[in-house]
Amino acid sequence: MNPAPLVAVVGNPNAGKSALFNALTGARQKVGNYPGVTVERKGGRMTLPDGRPVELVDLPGSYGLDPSSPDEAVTRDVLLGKQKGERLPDALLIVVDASNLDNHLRFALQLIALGLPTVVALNMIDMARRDGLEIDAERLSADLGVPVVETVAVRRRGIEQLRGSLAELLLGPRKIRAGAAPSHDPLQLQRSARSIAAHAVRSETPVRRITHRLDAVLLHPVAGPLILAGILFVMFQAVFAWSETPVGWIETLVAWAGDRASATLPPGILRSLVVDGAINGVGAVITFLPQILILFLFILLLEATGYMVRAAFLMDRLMHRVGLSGRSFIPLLSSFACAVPGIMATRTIDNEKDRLTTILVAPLMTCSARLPVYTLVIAAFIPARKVGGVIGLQGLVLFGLYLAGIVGALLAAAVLRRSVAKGASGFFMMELPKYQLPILKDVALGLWQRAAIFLKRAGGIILVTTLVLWALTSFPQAGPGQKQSEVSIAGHIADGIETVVRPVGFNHEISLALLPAMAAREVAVSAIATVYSVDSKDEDQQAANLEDRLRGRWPLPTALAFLAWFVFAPQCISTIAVTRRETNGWKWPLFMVGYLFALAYIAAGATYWLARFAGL
Ligand SMILES: Nc1nc2c(ncn2[C@@H]2O[C@H](COP(=O)(O)OP(=O)(O)OP(=O)(O)O)[C@@H](O)[C@H]2O)c(=O)[nH]1
Ligand SMILES: [Mg+2]
Repeated sequence: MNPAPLVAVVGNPNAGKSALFNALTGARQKVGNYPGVTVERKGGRMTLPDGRPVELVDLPGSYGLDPSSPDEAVTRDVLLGKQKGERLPDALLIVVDASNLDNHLRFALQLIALGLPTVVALNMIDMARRDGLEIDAERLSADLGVPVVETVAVRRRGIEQLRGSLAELLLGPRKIRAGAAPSHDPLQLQRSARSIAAHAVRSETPVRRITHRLDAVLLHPVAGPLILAGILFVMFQAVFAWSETPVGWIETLVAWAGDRASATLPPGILRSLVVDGAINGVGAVITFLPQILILFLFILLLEATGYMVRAAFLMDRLMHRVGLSGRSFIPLLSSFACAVPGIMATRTIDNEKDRLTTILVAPLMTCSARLPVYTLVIAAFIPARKVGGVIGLQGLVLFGLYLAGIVGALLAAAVLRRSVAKGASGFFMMELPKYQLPILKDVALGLWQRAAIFLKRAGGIILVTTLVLWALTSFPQAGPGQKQSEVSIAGHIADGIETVVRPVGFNHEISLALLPAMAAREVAVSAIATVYSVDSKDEDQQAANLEDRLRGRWPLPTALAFLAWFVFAPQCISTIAVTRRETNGWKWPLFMVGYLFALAYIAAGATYWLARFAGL
């Protein structure tokens, strides 16, 4: 005797599969385990209206056929007939949530394309009605090419119709339709799902309507990426344009604090410690608070409005070329502010290899701590001319540095994905939330938290390294005719570093700055400032600003090599620490530090020697 036909109940998480399974099978259930995995198998029996027995299996909820968890892998393997301990189903019962139709139809379309006899349960129709959503089940059925039955699983409504539908499906010999495989591209799939859902909806609430209208534009194949590029352009412009005034205030405040301390403290070591070490060192760094907050303001707003998930969707195809998915986009975008929250945000990537690769390339995104270094060197060495009469050369160089970071990250991801982090990449299957006006209180709270983290960093790690550096460069004191930066302890340490970095064009002062800059990149600026100020005894020269000083002492190839170094060098203890925490060990942070330093060395060397040969 043939075994009873097997029907798989399948759909997105929370569609109501189990509720429907219970309604269909009643008490006749058996719970077991799939062999070899810790995934539960829930099977049950039901009887068709004509008396034939049918076996039902309740599969784990899934967003698509590209699994991102062991549960989802079981679902896919059962559907492809590859799961140990399960035969290929004879028919599918796809459960979709009527009030979340467009999201759930994405998976449904993939499932229908498998070509098995299929019926769709349009579940939670009660919730949809409550939300003012009227769906035309017949139209939906015509578009999908399979029967659609309205159900309310928890009230057992539609159960009889469903049994009737299943009986029809399972009549006669099993016929497998050769279904056209739906596009593997999530954006394409999303569009088909959207248009089928929109066609099936008779009426909907204004919020849904607005969301659909906006998505028609924002997810449009041409307009979508252009709008995204425009938003990113405005964001980076704003980081510089809007920060000028508040940066001025902070500088005034720091100068005032320095003056007050100088006036109160007697001249000597203590005054030098407080003014040169603490106030100027930390002050140089907190001037960048406004830029960081502006960047975070944009990111928080994009997240709160629901746009960020769409941006990730749009980026998915591009990210796939380098072996990542759209999910990596949000962590990488946050890394423009700081790699630490960026790396923490990779927790939403459930594909392990995708996540690891994203963590390893996140430090290549130009974080805000690089800005002090970049702007200092650019202001000192790149003339403030216009290119083509409109675009500033300095801004262009800065843009080039950002671009170098992005291109470096994409190339590194492509290489890592083919070597140490080999494996299939996950597809982007996240539900698209509806658009919302951001709740200003939440945004303000988010900004406040970022500011607190940053200020804590400035008050902790940066204050400590600045003070240690001040001590190391101030002692022992130079005698007459000696240079402080050479006789001091720091000077001797720098000698060692210099032998390594001399071939890429770095001088003694840069070597000295590199070590404390391991704590945080922006420390490089205060370190160079400290080195030059402890060297100059002459008050006038001390008053000259850092840019003028660099211009006199560094050849242009050295300055350019220094910029190239900072595009790649992993000079940030916090990033290394958070990588250790997120990857549970030292293996990956050490790997990251190694490959990034190697890249930095090569980039600096290539830049230096090319510039020399070009006669700059
Ligand atoms: N109002 C209403 N609630 C429902 C309906 N069907 C299911 N629910 C509820 O929706 C929730 C999710 O239902 P489940 O049956 O657990 O969903 P599932 O698809 O099995 O979810 P996973 O196993 O997590 O993938 C439960 O709280 C159900 O009580 C329905 O037709 N109407
Ligand atoms: Mg369930």
